[in-house]
Amino acid sequence: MDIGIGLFGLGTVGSGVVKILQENMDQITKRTGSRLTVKHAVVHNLNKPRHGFTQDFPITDNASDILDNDDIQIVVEVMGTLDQAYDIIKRALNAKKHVVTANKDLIASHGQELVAIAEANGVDLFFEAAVAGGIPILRTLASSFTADEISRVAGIINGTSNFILTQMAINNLSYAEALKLAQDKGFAESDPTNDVEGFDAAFKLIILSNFAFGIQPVLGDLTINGIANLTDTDIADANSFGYAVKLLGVAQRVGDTKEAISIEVAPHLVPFTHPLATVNNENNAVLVNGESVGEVMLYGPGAGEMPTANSVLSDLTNVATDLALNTPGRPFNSFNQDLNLAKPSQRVARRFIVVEVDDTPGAMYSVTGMFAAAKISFTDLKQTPAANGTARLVALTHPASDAQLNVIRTTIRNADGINLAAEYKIFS
Ligand SMILES: NC(=O)C1=CN([C@@H]2O[C@H](COP(=O)(O)OP(=O)(O)OC[C@H]3O[C@@H](n4cnc5c(N)ncnc54)[C@H](OP(=O)(O)O)[C@@H]3O)[C@@H](O)[C@H]2O)C=CC1
Ligand SMILES: N[C@@H](CC=O)C(=O)O
Repeated sequence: MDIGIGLFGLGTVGSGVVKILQENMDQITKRTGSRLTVKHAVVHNLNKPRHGFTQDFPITDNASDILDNDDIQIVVEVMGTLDQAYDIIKRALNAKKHVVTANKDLIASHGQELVAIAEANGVDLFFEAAVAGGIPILRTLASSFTADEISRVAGIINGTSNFILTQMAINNLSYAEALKLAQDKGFAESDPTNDVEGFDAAFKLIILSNFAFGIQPVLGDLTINGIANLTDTDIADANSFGYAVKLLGVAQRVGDTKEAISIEVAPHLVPFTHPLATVNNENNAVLVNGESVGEVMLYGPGAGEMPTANSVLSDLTNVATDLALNTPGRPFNSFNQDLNLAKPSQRVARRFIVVEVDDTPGAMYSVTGMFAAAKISFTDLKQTPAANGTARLVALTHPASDAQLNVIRTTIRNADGINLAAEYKIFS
């Protein structure tokens, strides 16, 4: 069978898709029984030079060249954007074209609606590349955990921020230098704010939560903190206690009967002995905890041209198989549950807390008193002199809830001469 592809976007991911299709054409045809060919591509800037593949298809800046083209059965959207991609995908689905996208912003924001449109039109909508780049996590969650109950899905799901943290730690690059390198290598989003402020990971965690728990959270249901406020001193202090600092997405069942779900993106302290601590550069890793299976970790490149393109190709070959078997239109994930969002009192973890306090006699005593009043106790404590007559108190705590932390935040905010400089959860 001949299957025509219309490609929106010929940047990092789009170029990789074309390269794999061209280089592995015979293998793909042999394995799927279908010949997948790019018939047309749409880009933003027609004058931009394109390298690395043979351009044997027309390129335009007119979406209708793909959407109104009867020779095209599958639309691949790898251009990013929210509103434009939404319009294009909606039009494509309503024109009964199958859609493959890598757009996590779009799927996290409008996935439910687009899935319904795809189902109504009897076409496929796949988006494996939207989460963790080259790691085949979504199809694994959808097909290999159907009989298990997942209690947690967690991990490093933003390649750019992990690359920045690694380069700062290992190669002593500045934050700005490391970010620039991540952009040059094609890992970062067109606006890297989403990468470093945790929103890219949040979009991915929304999709992961949907596949793991069947829920449909929105951005406002998540706690989101990125790496932009992390300081070298915080990282050095964490290291001195035996922890790496990693930006993690964590969605987990909590509460006495595991009835609620907590969804959070934030820098976490990860023990050096934990496998996540050794995940460096643009690599991602996703831990899945299931009641039956225990813990599974999927590790691999979370961003970049060829790994991400491979995930797009995995979706394309799945569409080809559906067409060959005449089974298109089944949703990528058909797990649906109501969302019961965790309360602050149910979100419990050990903490790494940094307090800066005027270095006067009795100051430390009053700080520890504040924590005692919130029933937060310490497992480790370190005091170092800081600038301008202040002292820096770094504490690791026993498990404490977000509700207890809220008490401390308020107490410290209302007190003179004391500042809560940093607070991160410790991952276990
Ligand atoms: N890079 C990565 O590692 C990963 C990216 N993704 C996702 O894949 C998608 C693409 O990312 P990436 O390849 O890095 O992005 P790039 O910025 O490298 O490429 C974007 C492409 O889309 C085209 N484009 C942008 N806006 C429009 C528009 N309005 N109309 C037509 N064409 C447009 C650009 O055209 P032109 O070339 O003319 O500028 C370019 O070819 C994003 O959704 C991203 O989140 C997902 C996983 C990993
Ligand atoms: N910008 C993203 C790209 C992949 O999704 C990242 O850095 O992880």
